[in-house]
Amino acid sequence: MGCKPSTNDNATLHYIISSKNPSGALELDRKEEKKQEDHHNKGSRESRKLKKGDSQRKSGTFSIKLGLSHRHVTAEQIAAGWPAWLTAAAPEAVHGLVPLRAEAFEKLDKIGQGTYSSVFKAREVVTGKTVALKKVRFDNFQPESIRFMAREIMILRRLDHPNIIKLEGVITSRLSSTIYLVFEYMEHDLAGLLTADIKFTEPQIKCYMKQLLNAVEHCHLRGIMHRDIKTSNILVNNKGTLKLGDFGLANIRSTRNKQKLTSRVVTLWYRPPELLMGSTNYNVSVDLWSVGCVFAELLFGKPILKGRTEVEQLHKIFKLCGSPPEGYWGKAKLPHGDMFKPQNSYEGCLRERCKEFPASTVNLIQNFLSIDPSMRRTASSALMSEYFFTTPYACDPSELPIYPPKKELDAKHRDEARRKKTRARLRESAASKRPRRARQSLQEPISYNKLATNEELQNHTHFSNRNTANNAPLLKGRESFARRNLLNPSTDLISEASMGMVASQGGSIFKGPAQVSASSGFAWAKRQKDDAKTVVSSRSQISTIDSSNLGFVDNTFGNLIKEENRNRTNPKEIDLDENSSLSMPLQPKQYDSAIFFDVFYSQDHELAISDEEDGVGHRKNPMQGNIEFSGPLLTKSLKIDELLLRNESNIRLANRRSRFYRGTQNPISISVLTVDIRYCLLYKK
Ligand SMILES: Nc1ncnc2c1ncn2[C@@H]1O[C@H](COP(=O)(O)OP(=O)(O)OP(=O)(O)O)[C@@H](O)[C@H]1O
Repeated sequence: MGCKPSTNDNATLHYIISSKNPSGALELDRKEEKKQEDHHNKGSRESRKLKKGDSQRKSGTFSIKLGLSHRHVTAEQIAAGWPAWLTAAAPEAVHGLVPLRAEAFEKLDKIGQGTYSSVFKAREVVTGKTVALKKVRFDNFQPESIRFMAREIMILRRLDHPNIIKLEGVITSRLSSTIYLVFEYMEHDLAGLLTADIKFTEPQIKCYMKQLLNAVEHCHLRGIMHRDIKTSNILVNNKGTLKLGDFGLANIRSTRNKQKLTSRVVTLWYRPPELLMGSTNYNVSVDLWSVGCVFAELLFGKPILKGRTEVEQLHKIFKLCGSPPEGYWGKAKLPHGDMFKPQNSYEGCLRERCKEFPASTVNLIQNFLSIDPSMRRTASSALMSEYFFTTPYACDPSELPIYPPKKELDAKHRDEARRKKTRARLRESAASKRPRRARQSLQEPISYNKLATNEELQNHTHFSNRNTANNAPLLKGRESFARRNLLNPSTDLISEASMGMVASQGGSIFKGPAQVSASSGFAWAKRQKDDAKTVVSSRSQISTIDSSNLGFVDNTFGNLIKEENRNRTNPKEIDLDENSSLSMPLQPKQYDSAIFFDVFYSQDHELAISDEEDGVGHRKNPMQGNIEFSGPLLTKSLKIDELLLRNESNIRLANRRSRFYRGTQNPISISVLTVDIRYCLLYKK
């Protein structure tokens, strides 16, 4: 996906220059004004008068030029097939690209379920190449939500490294409210492999760590913090190549950009202590903490810090890594530092827990898991550490075994299958009038080991981790809120229809017109002609605008309406109905959507993108007003934090309530309820 000027038109070129500059058109505008001001100050009164007029003329011309350029860019992007809501809110994200067409892909299975995205395996029809399609959820009526989503695209486009997942294109169309990100397909993720009870050897772990650190180094050298490094976001293919994925929470941090950042990022188990204590001026070292957690997980075969709440997470961290020395608290100035400062200091037991590993391994892991972020190595320096230069050395990726398909989603499916089985058994036992047995089953925490199928047992698959990790979706959901904080639950309905895809009913492919939500505003699209066969244009796979495919752009413009109305009867088309795929009942999502909906509407005004606050790292989009792309996307971070905090406590409350209701039958659950209180008492000043 290159970013080439599509025309030599002055106005457009001007825009391209602006868009390449992180501070954008506004900066050019300012430079121009500054130059004029300098001239102005130097000259005589008379000449100043002249120059003033001159300058007015110039700036007049300039703004006309700008207006034209943006209209031109918008028109060009719409002609290329991008929806208006996207070009209006985040033109930079897709600048120089042509959207891919949904018809060019045949959807196969659902392979991943993030809290705010679904990932599908698909085949590119013309080439037969297998790809992964990530359907990102966002609200296309909310510019902030669109920009949040667009940031992932922008960041992915800035990255180009063999150990970072490659964005191969974006599927959407002019009338669509959906976005699919097209990625190269990766057979595994580390979370899936670890739950499949695969025990990695030392050279294999070194090989993975090397690749991971290479990826992190590449991001950090470009000022990009990933902010969600965890095993399920680390993908591995059958060639043994590891690729860091999921840049949905990533952000750009430069030395110039000192904007406050949200601390509500990184999935809880991988979240560094400074974020747990509310830091808003952290840096790339947050990723190195997460790398340390992943490193430990590879060594131990399971997550090392599995807290259920932030407080518990921090307590586990202090117990494992030791509490920081007295001087740290004053120096770190963490917003919630006082609240979390333990009364008694902890020695830490990391060395003890890692005693079976070589010293170079323990030294590196201990360094990553430094409470003080300034003590953590950089990715580059970690790659130079003793760990990689002592035997046994890292194996070559090609020497890594080819694993049977195992994804984190598989483990979730297995859990769900087991839950269904338990329910069926309960029903059976109730039917056979054995109420005591049924009650007993209800009271028992579900034992996944007990319920493992023969096949699973034969595969030596154990689920003890996943059992506890069932909390993860909730935590993940909560943490991922920072990314998809403007989720509108209705988006899905609209999007699937307005993509004009085949809807599925009861598993069979529905060949009739795609349903369009009235709220989509595209009611005319309800009627889709039943004539044209879907023609898969090989040009549609070209994602970059260049002189060779400008014709396609023109063609697209001319045929947009025709194409949008075309009947989607081609069996090779993507079936967007998620019900037809394996569904993932994520209990926490129920809380999430209600709360998000609430937050979504309540924050409408609060989240307005602010004016430049520190004069760096922001830019004004003359079309949109103030947009910030190079810093945190939502600049009123404090207000966002309030919302996130409220959201988190709502989730926690809902979670507690559900535990409480379960706990009325189960004394064990009641004791779980007290966990927060106990930790709060523990940390009481
Ligand atoms: N390129 C890919 N190839 C194969 N599988 C993938 C690919 N990208 C993602 N997946 C699978 O989909 C899952 C979810 O993807 P991803 O992490 O990008 O979504 P998300 O919504 O951001 O998730 P989360 O809520 O965990 O942050 C991954 O754990 C992985 O198993």
